[in-house]
Amino acid sequence: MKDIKHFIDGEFVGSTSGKAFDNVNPANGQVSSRVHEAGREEVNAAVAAARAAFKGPWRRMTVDQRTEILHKVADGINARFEEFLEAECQDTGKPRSLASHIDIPRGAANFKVFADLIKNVPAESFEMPTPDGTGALNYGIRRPKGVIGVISPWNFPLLLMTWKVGPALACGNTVVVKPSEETPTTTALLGEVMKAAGVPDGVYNVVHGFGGNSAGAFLTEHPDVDAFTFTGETGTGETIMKAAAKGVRQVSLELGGKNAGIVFADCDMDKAIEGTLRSVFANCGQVCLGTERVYVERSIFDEFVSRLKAGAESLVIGPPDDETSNFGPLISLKHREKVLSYYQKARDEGATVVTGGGVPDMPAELAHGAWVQPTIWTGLKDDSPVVTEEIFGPCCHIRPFDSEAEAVELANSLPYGLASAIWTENVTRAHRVAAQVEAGIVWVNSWFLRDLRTSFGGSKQSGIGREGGVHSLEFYTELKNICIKL
Ligand SMILES: NC(=O)c1ccc[n+]([C@@H]2O[C@H](COP(=O)([O-])OP(=O)(O)OC[C@H]3O[C@@H](n4cnc5c(N)ncnc54)[C@H](O)[C@@H]3O)[C@@H](O)[C@H]2O)c1
Ligand SMILES: O=C/C=C/C=C(\O)C(=O)O
Repeated sequence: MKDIKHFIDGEFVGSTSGKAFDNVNPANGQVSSRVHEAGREEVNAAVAAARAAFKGPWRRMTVDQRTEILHKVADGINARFEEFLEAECQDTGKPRSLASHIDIPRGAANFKVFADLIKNVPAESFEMPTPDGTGALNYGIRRPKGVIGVISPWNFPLLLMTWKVGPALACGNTVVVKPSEETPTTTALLGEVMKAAGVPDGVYNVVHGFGGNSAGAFLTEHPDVDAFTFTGETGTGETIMKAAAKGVRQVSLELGGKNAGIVFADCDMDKAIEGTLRSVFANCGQVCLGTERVYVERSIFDEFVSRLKAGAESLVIGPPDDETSNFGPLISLKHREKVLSYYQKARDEGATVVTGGGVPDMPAELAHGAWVQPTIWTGLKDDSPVVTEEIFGPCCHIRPFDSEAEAVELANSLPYGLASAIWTENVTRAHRVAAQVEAGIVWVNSWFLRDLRTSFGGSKQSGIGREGGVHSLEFYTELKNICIKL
């Protein structure tokens, strides 16, 4: 069986403790590899390698030299596209059609975009008068922050990890990555690509393991990491923020959500149905930007519910190698327990189960997979946990509204604020509502349409800070002002 090791200082190394855990394919429940679990020893070695590499040639390269290497990393991912695709599908069970359109291409794009961006960032400068009349000139320069701890989740493993590693390296930092224990493989594969592309040893390091009392905690507790960038649950974000407080290290947190879709009667119904179907069910609902609350103007409520039900029931449930499948399993049986507990809660609270609500019948070879039915409810109260808590599964609750003000109030009623999708053909309304919705990202008549130059992140308990475009470059650099008296 394949062994997945840490990648430290340019070499794949095992854990000295001999501790390892199973990597399970959630489509069929089979163990696909054994993953070494890092102890403090491996985390210390990875941070030391990253620190040494930070003092080495990487940050002193010209921007052209560094970005040329990052382009080679992107090309290296594309050259081994099929291997990355296979690994991502095996770790997550997601359909190949999804991973080949989103996960792997974005893994490569995250290096190209930030390599190009770094070449075009202007510096600020201010001239100022002085009492003696000679004046002074202020100008800003940016320097890499140092060793960045990158902690990433399992839902888009390569995409979300490179979304941080790409800009961090473009800015001249070095990184220690702790990928999710559920999805270690593409992070490890990337080590091979980095090496082949000429990234100096120690610039990109990977330690595998769990969160609490394991590699994740050891990394965030390590005093020689300068900043942390994290994507994952809000509760984990709080824990990481506490660890980062020791030594006053900066954090960028991309956290959970309970995103609202708002569908007005003046929408293009075909577009609203197609977009909402994707936003609820893509990646088996395991998308931080996904919609779990849908608010629909009352006059079109019944039509919308019946069309979304028809769409959900037409999804093709199946494993990655089934080319017709567009709906895979959840990440694990443990996560399925959580999702099914909300399915039960919805029934207990008297929801109308429009469709789904359970586990689909699967053929014997997939019976141990983490399959769950696409599910739609109506009729729950606004304060039901099913409506207020992030489930992170393929499900939504649909509720009617009577006025624009009511829709905005409902959308803003929770402590989360990541993303929202608004469906209307009235351009004035679109601007008005988009400006009022409390979320870091608002889509109008679309969903998950991404321009990587734009800001990305959540408000309220959905995160701290923004990444994307120059915002990533701001996080991964220190801005220094130099004042020269003339
Ligand atoms: N806002 C965004 O951009 C965004 C994007 C994707 C996913 N998410 C969120 O991520 C969650 C799903 O991902 P998940 O279940 O992997 O999240 P998670 O918080 O359970 O785990 C994320 C990572 O943190 C690590 N971790 C866990 N406990 C830790 C600790 N105490 N110290 C250090 N590291 C620790 C995990 O091992 C994993 O690598 C959802 O809440 C989703 O909304 C947010
Ligand atoms: O599940 C969350 C998906 C996040 C997507 C991004 O971070 C991105 O597109 O850059």
